[in-house]
Amino acid sequence: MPQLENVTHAYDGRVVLRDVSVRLTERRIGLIGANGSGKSTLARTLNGLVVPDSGRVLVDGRDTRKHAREIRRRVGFVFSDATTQILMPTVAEDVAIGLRGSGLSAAEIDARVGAVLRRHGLADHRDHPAHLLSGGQKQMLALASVLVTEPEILVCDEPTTLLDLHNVKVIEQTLRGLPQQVILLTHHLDSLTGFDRVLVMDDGRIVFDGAPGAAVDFYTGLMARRADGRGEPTALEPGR
Ligand SMILES: Nc1ncnc2c1ncn2[C@@H]1O[C@H](COP(=O)(O)OP(=O)(O)OP(=O)(O)O)[C@@H](O)[C@H]1O
Repeated sequence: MPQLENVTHAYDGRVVLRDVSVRLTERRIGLIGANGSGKSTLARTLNGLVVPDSGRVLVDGRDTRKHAREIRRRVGFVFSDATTQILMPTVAEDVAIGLRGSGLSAAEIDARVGAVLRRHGLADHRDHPAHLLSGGQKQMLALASVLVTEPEILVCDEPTTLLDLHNVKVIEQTLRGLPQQVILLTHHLDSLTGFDRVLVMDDGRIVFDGAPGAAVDFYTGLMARRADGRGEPTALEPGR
């Protein structure tokens, strides 16, 4: 279970996370907010990609400052641009690279890779050049390459942003069916249907925390008020 305690972070003196404290206990958690509100930075603190300037991030009680390697094994991360995550020439090799150094034998790696490719509809593309896959298949490959390492928690930073509607649905369905805890950052608000909890971020703070419908209403209201130049809430509003 990830937990942020009084986390503040700045890039080049510009504060992008402001004293954020939250315990992420639910199985399906969404994180929404305007561009630049701090979602990706918060997400990156969860596996130690970003170490906060102050405060701490714990995953199952372990501080990301002190246990970075172990936490990276537990917390898988998927980005929006799958192309940047392709590291190897073929689909199977790309999935297998995550298991390098795992101590598994070549046969075990082969079996795990085969299983994950079958599960995610990529078995027929096993030996194909990864860069020739469609956008949707590349995103599925990125997901498979993380899932093969069997993380306990999956953080997905806008995994459907570059996809067409069909592939958005395919990725949504895949995420819904995973046994892992999923923390999903998205601008596709429909993707959050059925989620247990949705956080809304604004200017480095969590400004709403509640059920998906209420969170989406809050967020769309906030954006409408902003477009109108009307006042904005800055404090956490109770969502449940
Ligand atoms: N590595 C970095 N160096 C400097 N500034 C950064 C860095 N990463 C993010 N920022 C800045 O921090 C602010 C918050 O960015 P962040 O990516 O966390 O927001 P976000 O809510 O995920 O945005 P988006 O929806 O556009 O992805 C932005 O103004 C961004 O430009």
